[in-house]
Amino acid sequence: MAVSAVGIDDDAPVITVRGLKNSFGDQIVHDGLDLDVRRGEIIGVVGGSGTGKSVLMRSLIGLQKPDAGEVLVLGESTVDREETDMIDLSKRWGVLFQGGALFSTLTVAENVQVPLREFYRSLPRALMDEVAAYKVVMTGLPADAGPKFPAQLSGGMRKRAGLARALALDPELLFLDEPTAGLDPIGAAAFDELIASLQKTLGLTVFLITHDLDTLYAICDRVAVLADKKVIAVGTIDELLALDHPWIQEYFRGPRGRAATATIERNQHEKAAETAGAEN
Ligand SMILES: Nc1ncnc2c1ncn2[C@@H]1O[C@H](COP(=O)(O)OP(=O)(O)OP(=O)(O)O)[C@@H](O)[C@H]1O
Repeated sequence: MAVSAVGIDDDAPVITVRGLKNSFGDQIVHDGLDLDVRRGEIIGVVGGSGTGKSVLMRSLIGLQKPDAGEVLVLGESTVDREETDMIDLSKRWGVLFQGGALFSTLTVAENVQVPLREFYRSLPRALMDEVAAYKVVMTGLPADAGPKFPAQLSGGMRKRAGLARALALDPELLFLDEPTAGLDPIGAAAFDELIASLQKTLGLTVFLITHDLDTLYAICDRVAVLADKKVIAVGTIDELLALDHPWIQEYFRGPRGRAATATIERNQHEKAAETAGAEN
């Protein structure tokens, strides 16, 4: 077990879930769900529609009160906590909800400043503007996107603006719910690259819900599979492919899985050819 200079256990999972149970009336969504997320990884969360991926994310960040179970995020429980008691903890994560959910009456810069205004009300205006401008550029938006309204942006730019807002407080942990949904394949690949590069430069841990096989192959270190009200498997794609579960086999080896593998292999060949060309 590694202990850092400040006495924090570097190997301790950033997220630990044990025995999570969630239900809505008679519908049991999770029952005995366990999961560990490691520091610095991008973990992809997959599962059929309605298997409870978003409910899991909401449970982790304290927005969904579970019927039972333990959830530790960054070493602290997020179960049964009052919102006011979670302020310091929730500043340490950023969230991009499904659909992005920007405020349509606020400019991009004002949207990015929402968390700053919420948690650091007394911050001088000039500093807020500076932070927003920095986050806008950091997510690959043109500098002149700041004064624009969401309706004036493309879908891909709106996602980037949502990401800029999620990064406003320099979080350690990023929760992304289907970030590439609705983007064309080129826009989705560019967004994947952005997440991967931000993860590296900022040392983020990323919890990423997706249906996008290309995203899983391109940027996820491990994948957690939700089915039967639990995480039925977690591992690298190769490790998952070795399992005999019908949903996993169909998902990764079905037509879309094969197409994703073919795209990745094609990209790898193209990159290798480019590198060889540059060396000659
Ligand atoms: N607030 C709620 N009230 C009642 N039922 C809910 C609520 N939130 C989620 N559910 C139900 O819980 C189940 C899991 O929902 P969830 O949104 O987590 O699924 P998901 O795996 O993210 O699906 P998708 O891939 O389609 O986004 C669904 O059947 C959904 O209808």
